[in-house]
Order: sequence, then C-alpha cells, then structure tokens
Amino acid sequence: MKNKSLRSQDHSSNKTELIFAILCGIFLLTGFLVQKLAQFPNWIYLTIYIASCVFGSYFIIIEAFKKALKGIFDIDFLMIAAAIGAIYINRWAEGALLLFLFSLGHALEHYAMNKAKKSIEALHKLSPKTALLKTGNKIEEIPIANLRIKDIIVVKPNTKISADGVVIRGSGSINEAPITGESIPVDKIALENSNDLPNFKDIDKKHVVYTGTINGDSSLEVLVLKLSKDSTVSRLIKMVSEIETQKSPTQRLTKKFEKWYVPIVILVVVLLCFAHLLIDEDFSQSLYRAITVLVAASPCALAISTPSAVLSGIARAAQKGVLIKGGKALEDLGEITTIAFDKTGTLTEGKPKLTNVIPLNSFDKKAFLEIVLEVESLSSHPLAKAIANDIKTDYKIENKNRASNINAIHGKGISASFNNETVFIGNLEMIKEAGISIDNLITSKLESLSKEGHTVMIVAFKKEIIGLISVMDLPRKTSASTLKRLKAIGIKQMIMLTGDHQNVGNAIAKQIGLTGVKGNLLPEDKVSEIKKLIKLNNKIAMVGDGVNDAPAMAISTVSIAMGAAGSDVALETADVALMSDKIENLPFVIGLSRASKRIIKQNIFISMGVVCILVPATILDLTNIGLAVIFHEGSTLVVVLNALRLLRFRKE
Ligand SMILES: Nc1ncnc2c1ncn2[C@@H]1O[C@H](COP(=O)(O)OP(=O)(O)OP(=O)(O)O)[C@@H](O)[C@H]1O
Ligand SMILES: [Zn+2]
Repeated sequence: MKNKSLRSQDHSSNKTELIFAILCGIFLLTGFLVQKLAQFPNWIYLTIYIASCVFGSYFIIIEAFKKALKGIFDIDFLMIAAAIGAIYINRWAEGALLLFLFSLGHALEHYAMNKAKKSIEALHKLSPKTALLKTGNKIEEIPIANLRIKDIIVVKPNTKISADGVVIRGSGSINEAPITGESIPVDKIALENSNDLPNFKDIDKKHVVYTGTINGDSSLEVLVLKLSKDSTVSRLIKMVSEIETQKSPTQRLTKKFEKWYVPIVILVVVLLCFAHLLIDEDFSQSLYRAITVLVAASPCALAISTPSAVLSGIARAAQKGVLIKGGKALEDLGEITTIAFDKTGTLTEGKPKLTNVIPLNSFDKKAFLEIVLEVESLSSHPLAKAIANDIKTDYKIENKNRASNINAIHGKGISASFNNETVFIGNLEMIKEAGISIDNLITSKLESLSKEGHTVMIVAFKKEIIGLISVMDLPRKTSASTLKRLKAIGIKQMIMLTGDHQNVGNAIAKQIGLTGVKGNLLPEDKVSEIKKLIKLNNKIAMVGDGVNDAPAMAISTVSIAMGAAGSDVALETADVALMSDKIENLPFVIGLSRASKRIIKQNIFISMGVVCILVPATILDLTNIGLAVIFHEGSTLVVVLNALRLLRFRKE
C-alpha cells in the first residue's frame, strides 16, 4: 500500500530504512538471547526489546501518521496496531519480530521498486545545468534556465548539449541515446541559412539537436530554439513524473476491491478478539489469533502487484526511447490485435520524390513546371514541399512569388491564382468538384501510374487540365520486416489509412504486407474508419506521425506517435511516443506490454493465493505471527521481484 510519488522517495532515506530494520533485528536477537539464556533481571531484556521496537516502528509510525492525517488508515496503521496488541499481551519478542520483518520487507520492497524508478529518474540527470553562451566573441557559462530563444551556444566536443535547437556551425555525430534509445550516433550538419526557420518540428532532423544528447569529437555552435523548460527532455521528465498518478485498469480494480476488503478484514479481526467468549481460551489467546489473522490478511502484496509491474514496464520502454504514458496504455497495448497505420511518414519515409512531369495538350514543360512551382511554394503540405523542392533542384527553376490567394482544399489539393487565372493542383476528386472536364486518357494514365505506387496530382489552369505531376514516397526499409514480426506475434489486422489514392495504398501494401488498405480518406474519414474498427475489435492502436491523422489517433484506444522527439503535440497527446521514428520498436513495445500484463496476472495470483492459504491457517491456529509475517512479506517481495524481471525484457 505504498504510493509514493516519484521523487519523494530519495535514496538516503531508503538506506536508513534498511539500517533501522537491521538494527531492529539485531536488538530483537540480543533481547531474545538475553531472555532465554541468562538469568538477568527482566528490565534488561525488556529495554532491549523496546529498542528493537523503536527501530522497527520508526518509519512505519511516520508513514502511518502521515496517512492518518489524510484520513487514510491502511497497512502501516494496522501493523502498528498489531505490534501494540502483541506487546499488550506481553509477547514482546513476537511484537518485535513482526516489526522487524515488516520493516525489513518494506525496506527491501522500496529498494527494489527504486531500481525501476532509478532508470526513470535517470532522465532528470540528462539535462546539463549550464550552457556556454556566445555573444559576439565572448563566451560565458550561464545556467540553462537563462538561455533565450535565438541565443547561440557553443558545444564543446564530448559534452552534453544544453538546449534544443539547430546546428549553425560545425558538424559531427551526436549520441541521441539518452532521448531516443538509439545507440548509433546520428550525423548532424550545420544549417546554411537560419533566417525564416519553419516550426521546430518541421526542420530537417539532420540539423536539429536536443538537450541532453551527447556531442561527438567536434565543436558545434547551436542556435537555441526552445526555452529550457520546453525542451523535449523537460517535457519527457514532466510526463514521466505524472505517470504514477494515473492508475491502470487493474490498479483501479484492485483499489476497488481493497475498499471492500480492508473493512471486512478489520471487522473479522475485531470479532476474533472476542473468540474467548465462545471457545475455551483467555483473552490474550484470542487477541494473539486476531493479530496473526490481521497480518496474514493484509493486502500488501496485492497493492504493490500492479504498480510495480507498470513501473518496471514503463522504465524498460524508456530505456529503448519509447515513452509509455501510464498503466492504461501499457495494459491496453498488451491486448491489441488490430493496428491502424498512417501511410506518409509512418510506413513510408515521408520524403516523397518527384517522379513524373507530364505536360498535356502541348503545354510547354518549363512553363508547366513554373506554374506548379509557383503554386506549390505557397503550401506547407509535405507533398507540396517535396514537389517545389525537386522542381527547383532537378530543373533549376526559381520561384518568383508570382502566385497568390492560396486556398488549401482539405485533403484534396490546393488552388491559387497565377496571372489572374485560377490554378488547381490536387486529386481527381478536387478537379471534378471544380467542374473541370476530364477525358478518359487522363484517368487511365492516372490509374496506371498510381498502380505503380506514384501519387499523381492533376494540374488545371484556366479551367483546363494542363498536365500531371507525380511523386513517390518509398516504404521505410524496416516496414516490411516490422509488419512480419507483428504478424508473427499475433497481430491479426494491420490496416493502412491514407489520404492518398487507393491504388498507391495497394501498391505499398503489396510491398510491405498489410492486411488492408483504405485510400482516399479525408482526416475525418480516418476518424470514422477507426470508429468502425473499434466497434468490431473493441481495442485499436493507431500509429501515426500526427500530420493529418491526429484526430484519428485521438479516438483510438492507444495512439502511438512516431518520431516524437521535437514534436510537442505528438509527445503531449499520444499514449505511446516512439522518440525516434523507428517503427521496428513496435513489436518490442507490444511484447513488453503483454509481458507486463502477464506479470500483473501472476502477481495477483501470488498475492491472493498466499492470503487464501494463510488466513484460514491462522484462524485455525496452524501458524504463528512469525510465519504469518514471513509469508506476508515474502509474497510482497516475490511480487516486486517478479515485476522487476520486466527491466530485462528483450524479446519481440
Ligand atoms: N498541397 C497539395 N498539392 C497537391 N496535392 C495535394 C496537396 N494537398 C493534398 N493534395 C492531394 O490530396 C491527397 C490527400 O492528401 P492528405 O494530406 O490527406 O494525405 P497524404 O499526404 O496523401 O497521405 P496520408 O494520409 O497517408 O498521410 C494527396 O494524396 C494529394 O493528391
Ligand atoms: Zn506488507
């Protein structure tokens, strides 16, 4: 029944707890020897027992008192009551034994739980305290909290980076393992022009660095783009510390159970105190039995069985650069058999390349490309950016800002004015809606290209189609093998939801092995697809990058965000955040969640099993306090140690 917040339990008090428990045991043993072996006056061994009890009860009393102030009377309170009861009937040795085993058990339990917490707490040590601020030619060391946006910091070789930002001078490889769990260093190069930067999350990752990651052998200069309190790592720390306050479904269930169970135990124990009225024994015998039953029935192991597993599971995931936001996500993920995927940036690289430029009706190719470039330069859609970029580099055409009045047609394309005429670039649907006639030649060309996996866009000018332009986004190299793994571990349905043409979806599905594809979906259609899937399967995980799938992710049972480092929204809203964009981490997290669920079940079985055997045994006088405490604390420790196995989870 310990429910400490992540930080309140510091390590030094943990050690004292253990030392006190051991002192309690030493005094107990001495007292026992003195009492049994030598002919000393009683007060000598009594004093020694009292010392033992003081050490044994010190932390329990503090804990019980703190909770009593909040109106909570739980296990600590009951144990103190039990010890006082034992002393009252002059069973000093047993009272002290109870306190000894209880305090020892709990010290060890805290110690073990801390192992899990420590790997999460390690996050706190990630961010350096100071940064080297460069102003003009001067470099001074300042606390990171004083850094402002657009400051320039110097990062010395082999030191930690003190801010989220972009490299503006130097290049080198950075170890991002502290955040993404990826141990192979990532190459970063300086951004040539740092004026007019896009949103932080849209900046090419090869320029971006994060607080807490470790610089390689070269010196860098970094333009600060986030305040220290908003850095990826600060957000991570904040969210991880909130994790413990959210209860998992099983935890809620056991809490509900305890609400009924604890009062019943107390009632039974009180009734047992009066057993001497019914059977032939004296009050102290009845009280002794009542105390033993109290110890045996305490739901200590049950209370810790789920939190310890959840904590260990989350800690293990964090080591791999996966943030699981709480026990609910962890437990739900363990039950998933259907996963929906976004296409662009999730299953594919998210870096479309220009593949075909097809001017029609004898329209001049260069003039055609100029129009496309002018219009697409106005849009921030990933497709538009890719098209504009490739036209500029492949055809050496420059954007002269001659288009205006951009109008994004949600999930279909864009329109803009160019030379006082309207240009449309987008999918078939948009062109139809614009009332522009399409001949069969165009539709069949579009069909055949899309079957090969090209995303084709139609370009219309002056109410007439002037050409087609297509891009292709390649599947991630790891997509196929990841889906294969997922299938092998029992994921039944893997469905791609995309705004792209059905044919493009099918082409990709064929390459990587999906079980289903839904194309031509607007973001709101993705939502209704998820709703349908939930109706059929109950629980759905949706994997996306948050670009046009955020609403669909929001309503899925478990939302999994890719490449969450640097993207505040993804970090904030997703239930599970893969800090890197390594989709191959999916089978690992799912396996980990399942293992966590298994361990939670085992733990509940162990803790309830011990109670079920121990309580009747104590009522029937088949054991004594000593054995009852040993089994009680023993089961608690077994449960925690069982949970810690998750820290070493490897498979899948
Ligand atoms: N700026 C644009 N320029 C050209 N075509 C566009 C533009 N925006 C959208 N489209 C067209 O609309 C379609 C749907 O776009 P949407 O953003 O919904 O999804 P997507 O980027 O294709 O992929 P996904 O849904 O898998 O992330 C695109 O495939 C494209 O044909
Ligand atoms: Zn206990």
